[in-house]
Amino acid sequence: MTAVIFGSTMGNAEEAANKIAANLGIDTVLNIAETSADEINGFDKLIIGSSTWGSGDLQDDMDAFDFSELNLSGKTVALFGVGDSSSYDDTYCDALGILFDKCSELGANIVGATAAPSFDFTDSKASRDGGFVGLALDFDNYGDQVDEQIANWCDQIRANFS
Ligand SMILES: Cc1cc2nc3c(=O)[nH]c(=O)nc-3n(C[C@H](O)[C@H](O)[C@H](O)COP(=O)(O)O)c2cc1C
Repeated sequence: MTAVIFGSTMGNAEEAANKIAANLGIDTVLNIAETSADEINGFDKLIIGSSTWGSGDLQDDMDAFDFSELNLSGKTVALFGVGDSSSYDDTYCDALGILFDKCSELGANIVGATAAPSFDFTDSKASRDGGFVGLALDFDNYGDQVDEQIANWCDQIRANFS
């Protein structure tokens, strides 16, 4: 059983979560603000996403969640992030990198790495070894690319979540 879990303040990461779930045929989409660790631990595969707020921080609800209560050992996890590569070019989608570090520490098998987005940004915690640790979206400046990015990423990870 797979769930898509999101942290979202203005609705963009929530929209992405719903589109990813629809594309992959996943029935369960959970707002981290209303979800317990026990509930999440009932799923064996997870897709987790967060927007970035403050100066390179996790979205507030995702930030408040106690990841140490999650059992992610050996579980397949894919990650997505939402940010603004123009106004926050040196912390673009940092939340995606923070999620990666938290899930890695808990032993997750993280899939869904991507090439770095073509957006004009300076730095990101999600950037590793020339690529990105998951799907990075920018509704604010490149909203017209979101649907295609999601479709391509879902094609990439589909076999991991079937
Ligand atoms: C006060 C504020 C701080 C932000 N900080 C960052 C940031 O550090 N890095 C980034 O990529 N985006 C940043 N953003 C942009 C949001 O992540 C972006 O607007 C996103 O689409 C919001 O998604 P949500 O509606 O799911 O919360 C910030 C936006 C605001 C208003």
